[in-house]
Amino acid sequence: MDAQVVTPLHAGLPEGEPRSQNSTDVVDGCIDSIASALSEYGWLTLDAGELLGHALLRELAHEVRILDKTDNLKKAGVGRGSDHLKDRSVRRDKIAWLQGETVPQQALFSVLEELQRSLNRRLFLGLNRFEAHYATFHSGDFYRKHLDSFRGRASRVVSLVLYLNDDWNAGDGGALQVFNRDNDNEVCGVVTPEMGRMVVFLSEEVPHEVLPANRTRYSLACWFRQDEVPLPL
Ligand SMILES: O=C(O)CCC(=O)C(=O)O
Ligand SMILES: [Fe+2]
Repeated sequence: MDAQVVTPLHAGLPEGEPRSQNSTDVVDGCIDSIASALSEYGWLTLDAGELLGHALLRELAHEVRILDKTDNLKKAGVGRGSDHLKDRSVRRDKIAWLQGETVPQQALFSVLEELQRSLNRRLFLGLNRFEAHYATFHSGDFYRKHLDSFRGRASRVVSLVLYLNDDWNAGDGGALQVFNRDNDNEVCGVVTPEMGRMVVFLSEEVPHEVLPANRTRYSLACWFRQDEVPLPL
């Protein structure tokens, strides 16, 4: 079933409200909708404009463009540690991990921390850290159907992707296809990587795929994790 029908996230957020000084208030306004869509469908999409503020979205979009233009994004791999392979037939994006060292990244991290706390309160997920990277898909790049985590093996629990592209048209490709968690042949959502659009899903359960982009596609992905012993990135 299409989770988009149950994501009236604006309902809890006053129209046009700027980002609050207190990230608790903003997250409080939408956590009910996020938690219920995650438990019912395993995924949802929302407009992060109010959650993050339009100024912060612009700053993050600016950062990833600079990293791209200065060649500071590196080819992404598949798997971690000894499994880490740069398999170009599976994924072709380039990434740069966020270290939380810039003002926009710190502002983002404070919202993500609050989201992590709220997800723990609502869904008892035991999330204890998150990691985030910028990604660039250049024209022709894709990421084949995959899960972000495998049960009992890795510790990514909730995935979040934020898109940072102005004026994205259907002809630009690069949509995220989301598959039904109970039937991975059934597409249950198509998300256009438009500025401020955000998608959140259960990392172990929801298969997804980035279709080939026809122009450069910028995004930021974050994984909320549950690690018994925190591991280095
Ligand atoms: O950029 C997207 O839409 C999804 C990226 C993704 O699936 C990943 O990085 O694991
Ligand atoms: Fe993924």
